[in-house]
Amino acid sequence: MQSMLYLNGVTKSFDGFKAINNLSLDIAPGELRAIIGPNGAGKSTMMDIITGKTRPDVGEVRFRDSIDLTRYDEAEIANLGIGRKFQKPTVIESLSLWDNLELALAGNRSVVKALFHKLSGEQRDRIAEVIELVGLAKRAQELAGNLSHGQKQWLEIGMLIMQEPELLLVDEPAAGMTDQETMETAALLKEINRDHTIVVVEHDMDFIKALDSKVTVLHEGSVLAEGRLEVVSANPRVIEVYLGR
Ligand SMILES: Nc1ncnc2c1ncn2[C@@H]1O[C@H](COP(=O)(O)OP(=O)(O)OP(=O)(O)O)[C@@H](O)[C@H]1O
Repeated sequence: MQSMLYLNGVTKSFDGFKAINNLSLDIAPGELRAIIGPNGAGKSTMMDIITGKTRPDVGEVRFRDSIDLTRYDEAEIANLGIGRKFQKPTVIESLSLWDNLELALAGNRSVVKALFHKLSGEQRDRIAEVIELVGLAKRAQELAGNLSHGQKQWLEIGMLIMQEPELLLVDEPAAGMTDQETMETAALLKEINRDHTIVVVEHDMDFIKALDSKVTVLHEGSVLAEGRLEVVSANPRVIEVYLGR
């Protein structure tokens, strides 16, 4: 496999306004890629196109080289192995952390059925492993409602990992987090990156720095610059877009 995710010449207009404008992007298998860009750069629209929520007007969107994502709907794309974490956590607060992960394992089965279904040893080990990974093992039996905002985000990332997606799309994970939580989230994503390709959109530059990965700067729906953060942040065009108006 050459590319985990490949976008080529993608354009999407809303009422004549090009939110995405001839966008090309190539994410290698195993990569951790950070996407930054000012408000309105097209980051959310790009994620929506990858996950099938929005259809591009033109352009190629490919997963694992050969899968044309524009032919599938949102649910099918999730089943193909692309998981998306939205900004707002959707954990069930009245259930324990463990039960939230158990539900995520069950996928679309009903809550009642899923929670009364007897887990295999393997499934139990998997939940234990994921809850450890997201740093919440000690709180497994507590209600998710007791978690801080940051901890809920980590649980949610864990719930996504339960589905074993090959490609993980993460939308502004550090929003609303404390500085400490932000750094821990960067460390968590780096850990998860050992087994998963990750594309993360974020505004927080301390977070991006901590990720220590290749950065793509979006502006007006296309790629303005790409490379190491030290390099793109010294690029005069990037500086102008962030500071020059
Ligand atoms: N459904 C829509 N209808 C009309 N315009 C839209 C729609 N979705 C996005 N846009 C416009 O497209 C542009 C790109 O928006 P998008 O939300 O993708 O940017 P963004 O980079 O995610 O911004 P932010 O950092 O503020 O989340 C914006 O000007 C936005 O107003």
